[in-house]
Amino acid sequence: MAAETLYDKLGGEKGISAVVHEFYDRMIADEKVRHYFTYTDLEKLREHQITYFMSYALGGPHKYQGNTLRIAHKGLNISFEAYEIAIRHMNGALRKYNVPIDDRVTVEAFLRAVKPHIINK
Ligand code: HEM
Repeated sequence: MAAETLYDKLGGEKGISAVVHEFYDRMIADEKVRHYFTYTDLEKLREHQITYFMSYALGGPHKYQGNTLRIAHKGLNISFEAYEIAIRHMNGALRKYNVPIDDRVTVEAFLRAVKPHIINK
């Protein structure tokens, strides 16, 4: 049997949508980072995030067609601190949906790997 991807483990499309929604709810509720999203169409962003995470980030079957991470975050000047807050909120969202620690570590490692594409652009 093929190894189960993280995509499957998180519950496929449905599970990942739930986590992404929870993640944005937490980001928007946080006064330290909500200003980054002032001019963003959140519905569109959620859609892109969901397909992004479901495609090459987590090994799912979807094809992501949005901007590259470097371009998507250009001009936002995301700080080191804001980045850490996002990691914390993603972890909280995963915990809410009972994702076990080793899978949360895998997601966090992925988020950290793309950090140079995201901060201070
Ligand atoms: C942790 C890793 C992160 C990943 C994987 C990620 C991923 C993405 C993706 C896939 C998009 C959509 C690109 C598109 O619409 O074509 C996006 C846009 C965006 N991200 Fe991130 N992001 C991350 C961290 C952050 C952080 C830390 C912030 C702010 C605190 C942030 C703020 C934004 C904003 C505001 C947009 C929308 C820009 C616009 O309206 O055009 N992101 N991100």
